[in-house]
Amino acid sequence: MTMAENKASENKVALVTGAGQGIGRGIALKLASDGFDIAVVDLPFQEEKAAGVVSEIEALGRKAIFVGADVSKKDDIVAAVDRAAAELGSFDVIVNNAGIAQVKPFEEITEEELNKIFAINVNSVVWGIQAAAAKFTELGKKGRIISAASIASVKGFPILGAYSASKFAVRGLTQVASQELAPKGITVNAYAPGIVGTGMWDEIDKRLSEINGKPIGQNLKENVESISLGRIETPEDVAGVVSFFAGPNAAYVTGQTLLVDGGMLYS
Ligand SMILES: NC(=O)C1=CN([C@@H]2O[C@H](COP(=O)(O)OP(=O)(O)OC[C@H]3O[C@@H](n4cnc5c(N)ncnc54)[C@H](O)[C@@H]3O)[C@@H](O)[C@H]2O)C=CC1
Ligand SMILES: CC(=O)C(C)=O
Repeated sequence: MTMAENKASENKVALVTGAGQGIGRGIALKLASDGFDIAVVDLPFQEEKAAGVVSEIEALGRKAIFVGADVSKKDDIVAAVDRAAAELGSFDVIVNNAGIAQVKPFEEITEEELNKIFAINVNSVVWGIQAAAAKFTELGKKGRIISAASIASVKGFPILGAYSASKFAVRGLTQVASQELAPKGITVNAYAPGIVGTGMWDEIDKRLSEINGKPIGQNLKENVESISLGRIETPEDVAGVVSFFAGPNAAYVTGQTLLVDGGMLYS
């Protein structure tokens, strides 16, 4: 094979955390349709769902593997990045998507809850950025780092206090890491969805009902009514923005958190 043929046959690899369901699944499928081979990362108990996502990616003609990992643990993320690069043959993009919500009046937030949400939503982003930057440097790549923020990274939402704080942190980490990694040609950005119809909002709606007594579905309905474009957001709406950040048209974009919320907040 000539050097030109070898270069043309180089594959691109993206690792997506929390890709067993919801927004992460949507991102994994979109990046696969963009031509990436995908490491589908999720908690071990999600293996069956993740295997379904792996099959969907393979049906798009790309390679995929499932990697069981807890993103709050640095060693798990480093091992996941190593496996993705070793088994899929490259490493170009990390999407730090996995996250949890907590619905709790401010005065009732416990130390244990605060530590848990920061470990999963914030520490994971630090570990993901560090692990990806190290792998890009090892491979001589100008990679892309993309993380999940939220409308709650721009405006604090009542009853989502710890969650809002964790997402403000993701926006801050994105700004700092983008400046430190820019000399290596690595870009760091974040996406900020609004109200996306996933398991996370089913849980938020249920918990809000318990707190304010509204019927199941009512809190979700009222939030969706505040969206200018008049419909709930889908994982595919979010995936389009991630595809942009991962693709050639975003080569000169870094340090940004892009609202993709159908018109809820305005920067
Ligand atoms: N659903 C929404 O309305 C919005 C979601 N987001 C953010 O988007 C991201 C994805 O959210 P959804 O898909 O809606 O949530 P989801 O709850 O449907 O899916 C989250 C996925 O992350 C995985 N996960 C959770 N903890 C993990 C851990 N410690 N290690 C590895 N994987 C873990 C879960 O197993 C699950 O597959 C989250 O960061 C969330 O905060 C942001 C704005 C709005
Ligand atoms: C889940 C989430 O980020 C919001 C603000 O609903």
